[in-house]
Amino acid sequence: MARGQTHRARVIEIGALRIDREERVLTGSFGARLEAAVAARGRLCVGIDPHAALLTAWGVGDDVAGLERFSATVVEALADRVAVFKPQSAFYERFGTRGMAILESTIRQLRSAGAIVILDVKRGDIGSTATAYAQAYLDPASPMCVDAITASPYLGFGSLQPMIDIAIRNGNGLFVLALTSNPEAPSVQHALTADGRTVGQLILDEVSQVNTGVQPLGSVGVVVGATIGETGHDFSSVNGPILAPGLGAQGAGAADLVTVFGTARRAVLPSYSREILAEGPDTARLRTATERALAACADALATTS
Ligand SMILES: O=c1ccn([C@@H]2O[C@H](COP(=O)(O)O)[C@@H](O)[C@H]2O)c(=O)[nH]1
Repeated sequence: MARGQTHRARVIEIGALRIDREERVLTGSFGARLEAAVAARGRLCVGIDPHAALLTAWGVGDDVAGLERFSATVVEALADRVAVFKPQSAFYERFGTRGMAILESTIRQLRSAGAIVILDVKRGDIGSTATAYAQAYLDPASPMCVDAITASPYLGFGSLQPMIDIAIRNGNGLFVLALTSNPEAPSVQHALTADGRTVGQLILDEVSQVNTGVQPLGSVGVVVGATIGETGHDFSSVNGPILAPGLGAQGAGAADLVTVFGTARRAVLPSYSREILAEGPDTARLRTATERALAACADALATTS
């Protein structure tokens, strides 16, 4: 220790949570870390979707330099004040290895600023390949490690088991697509299974089983679009986070969170991408749009009816 430097513990433990002061990264289960992050910064996820049209509208250019400038601006404006970010991998993959290098660096900067990062990659495959995806995104040994990824259960919920195991072992999480926000989704997700449940309900129930009894919140979440309206699905036993995209650009508003999720809405993590990003590159406007979204969702989620 340098002369005059006061000693303080690098790692603080609060119940199940470990906070590394130097890395400014919370450790503990994903469910517990997510709860702590939204308690500290508010219940909001900002999606980072560098669409070609946004890069052009921001005046940074639809190229690698523009992608880098766009990502750096979002980090500068919001990384230390928003609880959760959801970079959309597709928009970085578009630029090949140079795009992926920017994604990797953006993830690192967001996490160093104390934010939780959910990478939207919608992975799913046979078990042995699912293991490799989990090693790529959910194992701290990987350069692309995030706090959670989105996953598709279309190869059968059981095919996700390696991802669930590796996520939980490393204090990370998984968001399983259940009832997505796109208009084409009901043809598959509302189809009935042999026991009369919809495919979407089956996924919700499988996730409930994984999270049974976990406190304060399970580490396996679901993705349910804020656009889906009142469908009669039962979200009450999920006991994990419910990621709700579809707000803003896709037409859903904060009030829809009440219609769609009913009394389960306290576990909902509202997610906006284009609605907020369209305010850039001005840092103050990005912050104002984020505060507006946060306040609208907080009001809706707090209603008692
Ligand atoms: O059901 C789903 C699942 C994922 N998404 C993703 O979220 C964002 C939404 O962006 P907006 O600009 O807020 O519409 C995008 O990355 C989607 O791929 C979703 O929309 N719906």
